[in-house]
Amino acid sequence: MTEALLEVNDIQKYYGDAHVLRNINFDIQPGEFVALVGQSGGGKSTLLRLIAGLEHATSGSIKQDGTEINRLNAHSRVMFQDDRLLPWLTVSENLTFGATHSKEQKEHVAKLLARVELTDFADAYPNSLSGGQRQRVALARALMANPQLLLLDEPLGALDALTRRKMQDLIMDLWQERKMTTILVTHDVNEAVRLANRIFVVRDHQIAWAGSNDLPYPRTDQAIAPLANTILNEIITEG
Ligand SMILES: Nc1ncnc2c1ncn2[C@@H]1O[C@H](COP(=O)(O)OP(=O)(O)OP(=O)(O)O)[C@@H](O)[C@H]1O
Repeated sequence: MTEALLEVNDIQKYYGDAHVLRNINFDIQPGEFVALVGQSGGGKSTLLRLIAGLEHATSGSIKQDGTEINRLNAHSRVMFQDDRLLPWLTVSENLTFGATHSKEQKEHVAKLLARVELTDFADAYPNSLSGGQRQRVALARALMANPQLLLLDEPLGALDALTRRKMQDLIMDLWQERKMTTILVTHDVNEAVRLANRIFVVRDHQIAWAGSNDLPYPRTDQAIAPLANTILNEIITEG
């Protein structure tokens, strides 16, 4: 049994009187791809923000590689639904937040942009790109530091169906190449089942259901349907 990369112990989170995360406990092993699904407002994004160190739990602990996360988690990167690119920087400058490039860094940027098929847009500004292209820049930026943990907060939510599908394939290919531990928050149960090897349903602010997903990759619509159906039923189950 390998050491867990992430250990989430007895997390409680309140906003004022609202108890938005209750008794959250789980471990994630290195290289896993975990998806969090559930109804809107259940607390999924809050949990991701706690893991990223962007907020603090009311009680409980989150450890990565044995170290408690009590400030911005430097070993993780987050990608959000909105790309959060800086409009005054070019695509390649966005990958380094405008910092001066060393030769190695320039090569690293070029390699990543090639990997997300944006070499021709390296010197373009974000406002000249499509939504899908912008999200590919955001993904490349998230991968720049080779994070141990990639946190994806509904990153494909604003994309059309075809672009979304292509992005899912890209994320899957990158995960298989790089083996970075990944946590995806998504409303799309099919997306969760297509990508993840473990799935948590967050309901009533708790993890109401957890299951592993050993379907072989790549996963067809037909192959994912039974598990997606089970999970959908878990999401809509009352209390
Ligand atoms: N900064 C905040 N201050 C107060 N309440 C908040 C804050 N952030 C989130 N909440 C509340 O906490 C609850 C959980 O929100 P969260 O965004 O984590 O849910 P979610 O499951 O990710 O929902 P969605 O799927 O719609 O993104 C919601 O009721 C939300 O209104």
